[in-house]
Amino acid sequence: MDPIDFSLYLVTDRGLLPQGKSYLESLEQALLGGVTVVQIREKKTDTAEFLEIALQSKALCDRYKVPLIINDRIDIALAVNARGVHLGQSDMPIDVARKLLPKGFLIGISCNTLDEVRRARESQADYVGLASVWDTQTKKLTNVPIGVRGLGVMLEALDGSEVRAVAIGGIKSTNLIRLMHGSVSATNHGLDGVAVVSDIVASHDPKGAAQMLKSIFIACKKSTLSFDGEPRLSREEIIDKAVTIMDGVRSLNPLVHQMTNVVVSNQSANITLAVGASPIMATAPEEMADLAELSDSLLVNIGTLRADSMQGMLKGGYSANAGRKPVVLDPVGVGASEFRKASVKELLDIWQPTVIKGNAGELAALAGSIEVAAKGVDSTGGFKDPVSFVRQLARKERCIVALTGETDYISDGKRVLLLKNGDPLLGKITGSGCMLGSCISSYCAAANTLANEDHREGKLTRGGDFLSATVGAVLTLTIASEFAATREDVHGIGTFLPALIDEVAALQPETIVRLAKVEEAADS
Ligand SMILES: Cc1ncc(COP(=O)(O)OP(=O)(O)O)c(N)n1
Ligand SMILES: Cc1nc(C(=O)O)sc1CCOP(=O)(O)O
Repeated sequence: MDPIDFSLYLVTDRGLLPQGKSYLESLEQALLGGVTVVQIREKKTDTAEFLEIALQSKALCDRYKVPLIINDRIDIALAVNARGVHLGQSDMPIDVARKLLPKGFLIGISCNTLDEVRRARESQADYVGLASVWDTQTKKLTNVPIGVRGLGVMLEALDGSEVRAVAIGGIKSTNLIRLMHGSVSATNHGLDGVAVVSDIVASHDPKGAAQMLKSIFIACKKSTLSFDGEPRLSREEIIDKAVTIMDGVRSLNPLVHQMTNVVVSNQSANITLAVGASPIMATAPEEMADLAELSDSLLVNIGTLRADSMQGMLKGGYSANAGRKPVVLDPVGVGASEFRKASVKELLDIWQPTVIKGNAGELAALAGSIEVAAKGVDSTGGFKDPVSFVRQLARKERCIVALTGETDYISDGKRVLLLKNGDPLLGKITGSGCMLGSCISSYCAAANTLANEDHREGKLTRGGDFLSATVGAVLTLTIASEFAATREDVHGIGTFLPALIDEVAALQPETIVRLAKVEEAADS
């Protein structure tokens, strides 16, 4: 029997059909839109009616050569000669079902935890439905949503097995790119498919909805599973690219949406102006969708986080992802409280960052490492092996990671660059890290706008060179700090800050090329 293509797995729900659309009409349109598997899910229907619907669905799916799976009911699956059955954790155990079903009959099982995935693997399930990724209106959930980052761990548990995996729960065309990026395991294990109910069934245009989901899935499947897609630039080429992006910021004047903390708001807005971008500091959830359209990048800085800021941050990142704008996360003081830790976890379960920047204490807390302690927002030490740490974190979070300190380490998960510019005064003023977040967001905005869109339809952004953008932003702030610190009118931290802002604005690309202290760590 042919292997199943799980790419776009439709799970039906007649209760969600829009007024005036019949079940079979909706199903046929979804099939025309490219659905690759169909599961009939009837929770409140008696046996006779379920059988009738299953027979009609089977005839239609046969016409489109799409396999049919029946939810929960082995008897109905057998009666209509379906390709398989989908079982829940409290349905019939797989080994018992296997004995009742003919050879080659497919058995899928829902899994909400890592243990359930391991048991599904031991029981030789054919596939797992990893559920639920996000909250959903379609069904009352009895388990906590897994979140995008939780999926990677579950997928890793399937490494080396034949068990296929689809994700389900809250998946829509607007969050599918994020799902595909964020769910890939550290071992590069990605999803085989996505199972969707409402985004197709509740649509007036199920064909268009299915086409949209399928094209995103296929594009992402090609682009998310590799760290090797980009050409490898030399150290000199990265610096050249960084200054091209610096020029780009000045000529394009990108709009940089910033949700930052109350301590640094003013200096962050000013440093954004100094690099040549325009800041917009806005936090209300109500305006996030509009701002994602209008602005060229987003900075989320959790410095003075409040419960009521979270809604804006969740919606802001989600809207920026949907609009393919870069998102920079500055997890300020994340290790200081359980509230901050849980909030950053929640943000990263909803949206994909393009860059994460932080000091050693912040990045250790974000990665769940106890190697580096922190005092409030400051680190009280460093990593034994910062190069490996930053590379691993970038691989795990699938984004650029910038670890700041005396030496700044920047990685895309493959290579690690060490940047050694900067005056010690930079570490003495408050908010220099936050200002760097603004600079990185500005440079990423320009890099995204400058990027060639060819073959980029599966990317969360237009595919800009965010490694070079981050390098450029760090060099701009640190080299400017060296000029500011030696000025005659600078006598301490009070006079250093305005001088720094002036020096950033005055810095020339050729000065960066001349003074940049950039090295590359050996490949692991
Ligand atoms: C592909 C897929 N994954 C998970 C589920 C959920 O199944 P289950 O846990 O049996 O819950 P109900 O569907 O019965 O509510 C699914 N149906 N399909
Ligand atoms: C059928 C189902 N099972 C889930 C689980 O968590 O087990 S979530 C779900 C429905 C998913 O619907 P939508 O795509 O509309 O969010």
